[in-house]
Amino acid sequence: MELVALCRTGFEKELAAELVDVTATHGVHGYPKARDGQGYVQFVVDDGAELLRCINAVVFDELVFVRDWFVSAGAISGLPADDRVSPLQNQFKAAFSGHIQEVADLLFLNVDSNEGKALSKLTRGVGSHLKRQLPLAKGSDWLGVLLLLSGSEGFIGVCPRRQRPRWAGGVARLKFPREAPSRATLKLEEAWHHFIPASEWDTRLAPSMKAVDLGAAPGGWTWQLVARSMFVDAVDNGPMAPTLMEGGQVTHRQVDGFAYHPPKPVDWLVCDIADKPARVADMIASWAENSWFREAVFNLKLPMKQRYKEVLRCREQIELRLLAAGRDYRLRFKQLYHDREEVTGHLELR
Ligand SMILES: C[S@@+](CC[C@H](N)C(=O)[O-])C[C@H]1O[C@@H](n2cnc3c(N)ncnc32)[C@H](O)[C@@H]1O
Repeated sequence: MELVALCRTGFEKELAAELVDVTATHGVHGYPKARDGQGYVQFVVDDGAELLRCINAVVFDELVFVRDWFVSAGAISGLPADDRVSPLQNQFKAAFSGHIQEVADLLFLNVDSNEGKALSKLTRGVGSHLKRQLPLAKGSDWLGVLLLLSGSEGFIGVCPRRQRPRWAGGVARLKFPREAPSRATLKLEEAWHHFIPASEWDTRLAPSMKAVDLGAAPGGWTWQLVARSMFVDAVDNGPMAPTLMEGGQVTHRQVDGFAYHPPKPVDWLVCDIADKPARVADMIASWAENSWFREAVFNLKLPMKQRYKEVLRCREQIELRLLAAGRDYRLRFKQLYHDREEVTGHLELR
């Protein structure tokens, strides 16, 4: 059996390294099959039952490079154009009938590439036929998953229902707000969706909260904070969008973001400065040690090489400082759909 995981294309090595680490912490050992640019990684394991246990035990929200995932018996090739359904159905039965009696539904995924997207219509067509052949039961804890790689190759698999990303394939479907000064605005909105449960937005992203936005110009992230009726210190030497300044909720501070600290603690720190990840992590740790924020969202621009290791290094750098300071916290990282060569961190102090 294998764990099939999707990622941003170009991040297959990082995803493979993460899968090796995460499965090992759950006592599952295997080997990754990853090809640059294919947008997914297969992690092959001998013991299928162990893998099904593992995909249930890992905390999906803690994963950094995994956009979506499922367990499969391997890619099927040579699907005949006149009956793609039967081989998929047969593999499903052979692979899973001993472990999983029913699935609640069949999900359709595609790789996030032009070829992958071009297959979505075919996937829906094949999937709607296949669904009728699967043992469906609304109350099942499992979902079936169909992912086609071409007209003649694809995966059929299963995924626990509670181990899903918010959006299928991790593709965040957010509408760009026309009034926002930059497309970067979607990164902060997606980060909130990912890190903060919808039921907690009203208390954790509440009106009149105080926020600092480091590297704020032209104001896409500040716009999100203002849209939640917060008061924002926007720190950047560059110009802020004039429309954003008109409402009176934003104070523009033209100083170095690494030297700035707030006169009084704030509710939110957000930071989109593109600098060395270790430098940003160091600054976040200093703010946290001083309790200058309650929650922070920050971007780490990843280097060209050793990107997975860099995330681990930055995590450790922050954690060691917080442990030394005796702080209770939750720290997570995610490569969001709107992130490119970067990951987004979220630190909540308790
Ligand atoms: C990616 S842009 C931020 C985009 C912004 N988040 C938005 O949504 O519109 C990075 C910004 O960081 C600023 N910057 C770079 N180094 C900085 C520093 N040391 N202090 C403050 N701002 C800095 C740049 O001037 C630039 O405006």
